[in-house]
Order: sequence, then C-alpha cells, then structure tokens
Amino acid sequence: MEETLVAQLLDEIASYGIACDEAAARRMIRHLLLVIEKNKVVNLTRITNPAEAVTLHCLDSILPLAVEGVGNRSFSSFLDLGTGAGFPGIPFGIMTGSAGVLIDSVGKKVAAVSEFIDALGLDNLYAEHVRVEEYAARKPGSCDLVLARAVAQTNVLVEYASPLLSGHGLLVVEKGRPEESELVAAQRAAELCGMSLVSQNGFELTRELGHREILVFEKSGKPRLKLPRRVGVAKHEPLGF
Ligand SMILES: C[S@@+](CC[C@H](N)C(=O)[O-])C[C@H]1O[C@@H](n2cnc3c(N)ncnc32)[C@H](O)[C@@H]1O
Repeated sequence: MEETLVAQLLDEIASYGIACDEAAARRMIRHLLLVIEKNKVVNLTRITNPAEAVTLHCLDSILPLAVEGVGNRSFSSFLDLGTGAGFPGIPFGIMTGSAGVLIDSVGKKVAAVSEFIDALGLDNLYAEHVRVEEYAARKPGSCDLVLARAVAQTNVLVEYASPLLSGHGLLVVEKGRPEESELVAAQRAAELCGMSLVSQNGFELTRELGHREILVFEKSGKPRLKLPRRVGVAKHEPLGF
C-alpha cells in the first residue's frame, strides 16, 4: 500500500507545480501511516481512509508552497499552531527542511507527534505541549512563519500570530470557504495587531475533496494593544467585531 500512496502523493503534488522528490513523499506517507496506526488508540483524526488522507492531510499541509511569496521564500523558523497529529507541521518540515516547532494544547497529541518526529528522524522539528498564548509570551518574535490549519477563526489566529512573528514574518491560514464576515473581522483584527493581508489564493483539492482558501498575512507594524492577551481572551473576546 505504501508504494501506491507515495505514487498518488507525488502525482498530486506535481499537479500544483510544487517540486517534491520521492524520499520526501515517502517520509510524508510514513508519517500518515503512523498517524493512522496511532489513531486506533489515541483520537487524532477523523480521516482514516488512506487515499483520502493523502489529499486531505499530506497534500493539504504543503499546499501553501504553491503560493507566491511562501513557496519561493525560505524560512529560518516556523511554528505550527495547533498541530494535532502533526499537520501541517510535519509535511511542511519534510518539504522545506526549515526548523519548526509544532505546538498543541493537548498533551497526548504532542506526545504522539514527538513519537512521529523521532520515528521519522526529523532533526529539524520538535513538538511542545503549550498554549500558543503562553509560547508567545515566552518567545516573542521568535518565528518568521506561523502555519495554522483548522484551529480557530482567522481574526483569532491573526492575534495569536502577531506577537510570535518577527518583522515581515508571515501567518499562513488555510480555510475551506470562509464567510465574508470572517474576512472582514480578520482584516480589522489585523489592523489592530500590526498585520496586513498580503494575498488570498483559492485552490481545488484533487479528487474533488473540497476547496481551500489560503490567506497570507504579514507582520507589518506594531500592534495597537499589548499582545499576547491572557490565555483564552483572544478566543472569548475576539478582536475585529
Ligand atoms: C481541529 S485540530 C486541527 C489539527 C491540525 N492542525 C490539522 O489540521 O489536522 C485543532 C488543534 O488546535 C489545538 N489548539 C486549539 N487552541 C490552541 C491554543 N490556544 N494553543 C495551542 N493549541 C491549540 C487543539 O488542541 C487541536 O489539536
């Protein structure tokens, strides 16, 4: 089965014009198979059909590399905010070789992701059990890229990312089809947080598995409020409404 999935992933990645060698595709598939196995004992994902998971987890995680300004830029340190089972951080770290911190507020997910990182021999990545607000207070300005998939509304993600990012650092958010109201709130939150929306690109996933909007925000100035706010405040008293 592994060979078939590697071939599927290579085909799908090529169809978006992203360069990927077989060794990288194989490592991404090994991660996916480890997730599917672990999912029998720890609840990590709803998507367990391997062929669908290739698209919805592996391909989807690296789709930002098809975006101008992301795929053609190198990042010295990225953070995967709310990594879950290691998506998008593990595939992104495999593809780019950039140093990455994969954080999540649920300890058993982080323990599983640490096992995957060790099993795959990914020396550029590590996983940490921490809430993003606490991490940002401890390591302000420590990343030049924040990735977030399926974690929170965009305005909340903008607030989370701002204190983590160095000047001109990027926040990349993957969404299905965000409502206009979500985008308006995100733009307002961005103004308050010293961030600007620099691009929005739509993609259809292969095998008709859905639509993705990839929003890229840049840290462009100083926030107008002190960030991070206390744990939970960004979610419960969101900016931009
Ligand atoms: C729906 S899951 C998505 C996981 C993964 N990004 C994916 O796309 O498969 C959202 C994850 O974000 C984590 N999360 C939510 N709020 C967080 C916070 N404030 N700090 C760290 N992790 C958070 C949750 O524990 C959960 O694992």
